[in-house]
Amino acid sequence: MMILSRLLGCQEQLGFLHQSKEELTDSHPVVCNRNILVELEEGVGVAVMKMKSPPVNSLSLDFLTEFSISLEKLENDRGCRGVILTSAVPKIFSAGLDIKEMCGKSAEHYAEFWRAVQEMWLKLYKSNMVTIAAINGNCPAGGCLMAVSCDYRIMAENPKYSIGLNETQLGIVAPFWFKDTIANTIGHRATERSLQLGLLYSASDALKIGIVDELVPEEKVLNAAAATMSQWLAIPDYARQISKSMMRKPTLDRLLTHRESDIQNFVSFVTKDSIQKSLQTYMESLKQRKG
Ligand SMILES: CCC/C=C/C(=O)SCCNC(=O)CCNC(=O)[C@H](O)C(C)(C)COP(=O)([O-])OP(=O)([O-])OC[C@H]1O[C@@H](n2cnc3c(N)ncnc32)[C@H](O)[C@@H]1OP(=O)([O-])[O-]
Repeated sequence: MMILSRLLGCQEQLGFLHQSKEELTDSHPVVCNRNILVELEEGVGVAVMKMKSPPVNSLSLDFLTEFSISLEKLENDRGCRGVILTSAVPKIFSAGLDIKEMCGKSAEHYAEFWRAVQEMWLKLYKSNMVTIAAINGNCPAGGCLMAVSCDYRIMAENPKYSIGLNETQLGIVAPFWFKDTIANTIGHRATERSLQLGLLYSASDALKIGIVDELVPEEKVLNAAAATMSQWLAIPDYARQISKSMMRKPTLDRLLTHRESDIQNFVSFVTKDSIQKSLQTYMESLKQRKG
């Protein structure tokens, strides 16, 4: 897995950089941005996107914007047919939406942030490329949304890692398109229970319920993702893409039709005093748990 060792090396060398830098080599163009490393293995047509925004890869406005731009670049690159999404931060895939973006800011900021969350999901869910999540750490809330928006999920077999849409535990509500995405993955009944209780599933329970498709030892997650990718890429692109679109278009169209009202809903919800209080209390509880 040359692609993986090169990414690790690139991360060590360039982790301190605060500005985008492109390193072009003969066969493996590497783009090391502020929050995401992207390496495209041209001969194979597969890119690895590694989230690298410590401490927890939370989805800030900055992160989401970079994510959408990076994915769009790959989408428009005829040499790229598949993307493996994973994390460069130990023990964390992504902690979900950055709660700081939802606390103490203006209504305009919330609207801009929510549009960026929508954009990330639209780009990932409708991607024509094969998308595989290599889940090598904790994966709550928005992190879980990213994973279930991919075509296939491989999770590290580590009892300490969990995945799920835990929004209600924060006193907030996952919007209809989060609900649709997970329901398309695990079915209506499991989603109903999962969302109401804000359940976070251990890796083994996640496999049982179908949030993830496969568990492998932690050190094998990326190799397993690469192996699965080659199976999916053996299918002719056109037939696979039309099949994917047939399954996902109604879900995508629902948000596209209601995009502005969904933003308004989010803004009026998140600006409520009671919701601001819940989010602040939750942030404090995270800090206390740490101490
Ligand atoms: C309606 C909208 C739908 C919402 C969708 C969402 O995604 S809502 C999101 C729902 N997401 C969740 O409920 C997940 C909440 N997070 C967790 O459960 C844990 O952080 C963990 C299990 C991901 C990692 O555990 P660990 O022991 O390895 O790490 P740690 O816990 O020590 O944290 C390190 C630092 O990161 C900070 N920070 C953490 N998360 C967030 C965040 N999302 N944002 C911002 N900051 C966050 C944390 O405060 C701490 O900061 P400090 O004190 O250094 O300044």
